[in-house]
Amino acid sequence: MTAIEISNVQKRYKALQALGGVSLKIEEGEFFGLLGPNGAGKTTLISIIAGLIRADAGGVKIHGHDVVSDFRAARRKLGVVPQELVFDPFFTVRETLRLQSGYFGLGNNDKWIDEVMEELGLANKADTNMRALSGGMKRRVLVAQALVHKPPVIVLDEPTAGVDVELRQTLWQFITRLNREGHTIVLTTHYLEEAQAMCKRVAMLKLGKVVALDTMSQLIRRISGSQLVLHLPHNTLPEELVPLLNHPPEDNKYSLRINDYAEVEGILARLRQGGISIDEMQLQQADLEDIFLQIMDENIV
Ligand SMILES: Nc1ncnc2c1ncn2[C@@H]1O[C@H](COP(=O)(O)OP(=O)(O)OP(=O)(O)O)[C@@H](O)[C@H]1O
Repeated sequence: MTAIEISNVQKRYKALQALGGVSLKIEEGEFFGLLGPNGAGKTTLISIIAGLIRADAGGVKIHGHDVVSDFRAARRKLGVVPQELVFDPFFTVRETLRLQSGYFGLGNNDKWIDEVMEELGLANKADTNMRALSGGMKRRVLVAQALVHKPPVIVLDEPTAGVDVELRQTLWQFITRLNREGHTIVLTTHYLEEAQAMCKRVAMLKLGKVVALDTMSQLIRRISGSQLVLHLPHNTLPEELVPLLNHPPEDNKYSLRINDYAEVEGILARLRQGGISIDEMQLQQADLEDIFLQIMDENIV
C-alpha cells in the first residue's frame, strides 16, 4: 500500500513558485528522507501533506485518503511533528496529550500516552505545566502529540534542530522502533549524517522541484566509490585534474573523485611533476554530503 502519494503538487506564494510540480510515492513501512537547502520547499510540502495549507494544483493522498476532500480520514493516518513549538501554556503534559487524543476521538488513551511519555523521557514531567518546560522538553511533547493516535504515517520536520544529543538518541530509538513495527517515517533534516544513518530512500528538493530520488545506497554509489581530499595551500590544482573535482574547492581543499586506488598514484605523480607540495591528504568514502553538494551544484537528475 502507498503511504503517501504526492501527485504534481504546485504551490505559489505571489511571485514565488515554492513547489513546482512535485510527485513522490512513499510506500508503507519506508524510512524516507526529504532533503534540500533552506527554502527548497520542504516545510511547504509537509504543510500540504498535513492539510494545513492547500496546494494550487495537484494532490496528496495518505493511505488512499485525499488530504482535502477526505481530510479527517487522511489526518487520522498521519502524525506530524512540526518545526515550531506552539502550545497552550496552561495545560500539563498529560492534559496536552489527552486533549490531542480527544481531537481524534480517542477517549481512553492513557495506556498509550503513558508509554509514549516513558519512551520520550517525559514520564516525570507528566504533571508539569507546559510553560514550565525547557525547550528540549517541549520538543519531546511535540513528538508525543504527533504520536498520540498511533498514526501509521509519521512525518518529522527537522525534529533534531537545536536539540541535545540525549534527546536525539531517545527520539531516534523510539522512531526506529516504530518503523520496525511497520510505521512509515518521513523525515526532513539538515543533518545529512542523520539522514544517511536513518533513511533508506531520499528525495532531494531544490527550488520546489525534486532533483534526485533514489535509495540511499544507490545515491552513494552514484558518486564513484571514494574521494581523495588534497590540501594545497600554496598552489592550485593542475588544469588536467580539474575535471575530477567533486565540487569547487573550499579553503584550498580539493576533493577529487577516484574510481580505484591505482588512480591515486597518477594524481600524486602529476602533482610531483608540477612541483606542487601537498600539505595534507585524505582518502575518504563518499558520503551523502558530497552527493548533496554535487546535486545542488549541478542539478543532475
Ligand atoms: N507563507 C509564505 N509566504 C510567502 N513565502 C513563503 C511562505 N512560506 C514559505 N515561503 C517561501 O517559500 C519557499 C519555500 O519555503 P519552505 O519553508 O517550504 O522551505 P524549506 O525547504 O522548508 O526551508 P527550511 O529548510 O529553511 O525550513 C521559500 O522561498 C520561502 O521563503
